[in-house]
Amino acid sequence: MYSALRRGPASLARSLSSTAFAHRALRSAAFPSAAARASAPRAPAVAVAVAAFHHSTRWHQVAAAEAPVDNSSDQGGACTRFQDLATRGLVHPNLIRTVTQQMKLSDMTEVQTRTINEALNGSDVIAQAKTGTGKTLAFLIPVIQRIIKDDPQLGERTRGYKRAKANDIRAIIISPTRELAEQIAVEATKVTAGTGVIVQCAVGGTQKRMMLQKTQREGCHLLVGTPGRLCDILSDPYSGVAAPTLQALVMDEADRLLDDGFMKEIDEIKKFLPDPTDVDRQTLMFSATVPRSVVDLVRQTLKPNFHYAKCVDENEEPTHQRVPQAAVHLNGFENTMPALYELVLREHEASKAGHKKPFKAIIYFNSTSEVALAASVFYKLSGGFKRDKPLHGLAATEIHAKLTQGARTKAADTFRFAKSGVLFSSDVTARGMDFPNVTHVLQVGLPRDRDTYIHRIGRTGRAGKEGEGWIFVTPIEQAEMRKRLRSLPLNVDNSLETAAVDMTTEAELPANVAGLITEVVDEHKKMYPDQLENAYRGLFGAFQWCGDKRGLIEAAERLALFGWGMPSAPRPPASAMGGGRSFGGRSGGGSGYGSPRGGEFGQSRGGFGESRGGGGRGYGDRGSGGGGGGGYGGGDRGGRSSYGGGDRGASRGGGRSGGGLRNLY
Ligand SMILES: Nc1ncnc2c1ncn2[C@@H]1O[C@H](COP(=O)(O)OP(=O)(O)OP(=O)(O)O)[C@@H](O)[C@H]1O
Repeated sequence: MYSALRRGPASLARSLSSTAFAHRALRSAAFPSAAARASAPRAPAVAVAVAAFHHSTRWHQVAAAEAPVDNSSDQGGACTRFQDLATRGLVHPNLIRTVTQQMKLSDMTEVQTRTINEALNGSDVIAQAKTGTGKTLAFLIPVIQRIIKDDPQLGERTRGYKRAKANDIRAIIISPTRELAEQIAVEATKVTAGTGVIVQCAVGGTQKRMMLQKTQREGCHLLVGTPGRLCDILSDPYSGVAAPTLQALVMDEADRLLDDGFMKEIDEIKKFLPDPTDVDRQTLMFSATVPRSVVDLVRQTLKPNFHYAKCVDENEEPTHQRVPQAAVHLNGFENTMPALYELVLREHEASKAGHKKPFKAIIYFNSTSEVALAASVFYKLSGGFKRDKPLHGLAATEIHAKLTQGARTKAADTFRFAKSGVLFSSDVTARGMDFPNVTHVLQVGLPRDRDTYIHRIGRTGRAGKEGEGWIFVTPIEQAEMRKRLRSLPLNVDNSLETAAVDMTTEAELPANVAGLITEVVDEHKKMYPDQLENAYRGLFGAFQWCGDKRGLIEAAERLALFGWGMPSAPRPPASAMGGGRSFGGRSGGGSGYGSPRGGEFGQSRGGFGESRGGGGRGYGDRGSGGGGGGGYGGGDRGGRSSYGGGDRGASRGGGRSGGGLRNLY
């Protein structure tokens, strides 16, 4: 009969090999190549006797008072292949059969080796390992095994043997985002397919009633969810969902769950769980980024001998070496979309020509409204339903918190299953999402912190694959970038010609560069004014850190005028102006544009400048320039090889006059 913890002499004999080999194996790449796997000696390569292993790697309370120690390198006796877990009777064979035969995984990654063995022994675990190294399976296997160990009949897929109950949940996995919770629930359902363990998912934005009905009907052993919805369900006395004998609690992206945003909800959830002194509970915490402060925080709540598996060396880069990272210095915000377009076109063409893998990119912005605007513009740039643009066939999808949950899930699934495409995203997908074969991660503007950068980049180069990271920053962000992203392996890239163009002045440009810029600006002109205004405000929201408010407003105005072709820049939010009066006397005329370079702009652009009415006025004098702001697109702007000089106005008709922004679009 199957016995969860039996370790026969055979397994012990297998475990008596050289420690040195085990260490080498674990230090090698997280995902060994197929060739390396084939040629490597087999996993018996584990050292020290099993009993010694479990004692040697503990982080005792005494040590906990000191600096965190990477105590997990001693892997004597640890299994390094999934099959060994079943062979040694540590994990139910049905679980392992799914992993090895359905999911086709054989060797464990470093973080899996360094956590599964410990967690199966009942220890609390906190683990840090780079993105895309298989942390999900590292907590799913021990948690599911713990459920099965408690009720061995759940190891068999005998439906109806014992209906799971909604009010006796055995394990809970908490994730900071809905998409990640859904993804974990899908993975858990896949892994438990050969067993009787029932998985349910509880995320906000979906119908609570339907979820509860399903849970009542099918029961639940393992509940995956987001903090808010879990809190809601567990605190609701009428939900019928409870976990009085909870045995395991997992926090994926633990550092995020323990920051201010979620802390209250997590504490609230714990109130509805049994006291760990009454019911023995295992806690597992995983993330690619685990700051020291988090370890300090959780050591109070974890069992004293918790196991800390730090799979990222202090001196090592936190991102994968196989993911080169480029920084593009933009001339201004207005260069962002042309540069993105140029890069996407270049990479898409290269993959169409067979020089590169199918282009599949995520583009991160710092506000939802910027995501929405960029996605709409790209949709137009790819020709929409027409088939006449070079980007045709490259699906553009958007995902952010302002969409309904149904739309978010659909977007995530569309992108997941797409061979190529672009996902315009806010940080809802930055952590944990496992979209296969993402070749590029592009970040527009500085992420809010270094960890966010690391998690975003981690959407590519997963499971041993190659990828590329790009970040696009304007001059106003460069000093901050050096601080915020210090010591990350970023290399300046000057290959994008549209990035460096001064779009505020007339210039002779190569035809292709002028063409790209013109196309992008023209597509922005077709956007609804609300969309542009929202994106404009969103931009300021992401720059709370910026001390140079005047510089920021000037840069944003250039974006509105020269990047989006607006006749006048929208009003910045009050917060951007230090909460005070409008900056530069905007109140007077409403929509006169009053660019910081107004005079120059008005004269050099001829009809375009004149038609905007406000031209000719310097910065800070916008109020009086308002009345004439009506001639959007009216001018004849010259040939295509000179940006801003072509016949770009023609499509919009000549110079609608008078009135403010809303009248113009
Ligand atoms: N042992 C393994 N060998 C090969 N591939 C694996 C292995 N374990 C997991 N994977 C695959 O690696 C990919 C990344 O796994 P997972 O999403 O768990 O990474 P992660 O470490 O949680 O990443 P993140 O830090 O972004 O959350 C998945 O597609 C998964 O199927």
